Amino acid sequence: MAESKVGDICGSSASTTSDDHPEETLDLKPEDGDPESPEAQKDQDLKSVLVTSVLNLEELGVDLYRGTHHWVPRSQRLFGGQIIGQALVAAAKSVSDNLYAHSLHCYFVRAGDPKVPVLYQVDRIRDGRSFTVRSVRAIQHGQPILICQASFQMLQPSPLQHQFTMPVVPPPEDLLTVEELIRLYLSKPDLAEKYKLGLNKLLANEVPIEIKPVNPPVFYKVTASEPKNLFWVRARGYIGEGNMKLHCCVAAYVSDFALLGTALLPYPGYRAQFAASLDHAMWFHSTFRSDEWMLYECESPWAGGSRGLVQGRLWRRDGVLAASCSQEGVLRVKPVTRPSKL
Ligand SMILES: CC(=O)SCCNC(=O)CCNC(=O)[C@H](O)C(C)(C)COP(=O)(O)OP(=O)(O)OC[C@H]1O[C@@H](n2cnc3c(N)ncnc32)[C@H](O)[C@@H]1OP(=O)(O)O
Repeated sequence: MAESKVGDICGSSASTTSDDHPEETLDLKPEDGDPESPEAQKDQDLKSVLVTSVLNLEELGVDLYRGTHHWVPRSQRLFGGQIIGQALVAAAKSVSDNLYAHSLHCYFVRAGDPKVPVLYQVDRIRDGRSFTVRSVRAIQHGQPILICQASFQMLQPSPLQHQFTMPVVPPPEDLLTVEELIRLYLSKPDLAEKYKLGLNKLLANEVPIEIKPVNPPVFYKVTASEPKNLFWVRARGYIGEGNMKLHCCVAAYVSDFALLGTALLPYPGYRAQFAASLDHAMWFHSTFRSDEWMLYECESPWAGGSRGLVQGRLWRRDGVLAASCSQEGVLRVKPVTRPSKL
């Protein structure tokens, strides 16, 4: 879980263009043609940092890769979404082009250390007729920090097809990004210095995701709300058509952002003293573009025993359910002490 306050700001509250059979390459290099041409350079400049850096693993040997870090939460633990996204990239590298990621299940077993890279060791568990399964260990200091199983399937259409209905919310064009909301808050003439400091720290975050909360909170007015949360999300920069495995990796990165914080919404009288994702499961239902706005619907059906369960659904703008996820996290809280009025 990302512990940044962005989660608090978001807290309160496909592919429409990709065809149904995107070519299945995981080519993370610039498009073909002259890499020095102005178009290729422009494309490279626009390319999302998620593609050029975060999800661009270095191959060290057969089924062994190394990933670098981009954005690290204030907790100085590696962002879980980055480790999941990189693990899925590593798993996908040994899977043929006609197979699509349809699910992954992960445990976060140790905190990630932002001072050293992460190694990804892939185990080719099975290559079946329709399904292929990979197991990935993300390793630092010789110990696993994440264990992940991912499954890929060839396209197999079926007459059995249903989904929930996408929530009705304002379109992203009618909403403000987190950065715009922060600037709005900072423009308040009577804003206390301590809030200015925190908000400017947030603005300095180089989170490679754009977020538009559907129900942004009244600034620092902490009121209890249902453990439900809606926001529009998309990767910053351009990723382009096809590359469906890559879009799944970006969606895996996005899906862990501000998710666990949903479980804290009914308890404004408490703040997280220690919060971290324990596991993360994800299912991919349809093609989508992670560099286009998608609605992220989050809810927490249960919390207890210093843990919280949260679930998320990523919707394409045309109402198609693109992906679902579930996560349990540790939530150790302490009461929020407010200055006495006396
Ligand atoms: C930033 C993100 O995106 S989080 C996503 C990634 N997820 C993670 O990083 C979690 C990785 N997993 C882990 O770190 C481990 O498996 C844990 C922490 C979940 C469990 O490991 P355990 O050895 O059982 O830890 P334990 O529960 O005893 O204590 C762990 C932490 O909780 C803290 N803690 C323990 N009890 C309490 C308490 N009552 N109140 C507050 N903090 C507490 C400890 O100080 C310790 O913090 P530290 O690791 O920063 O020193």
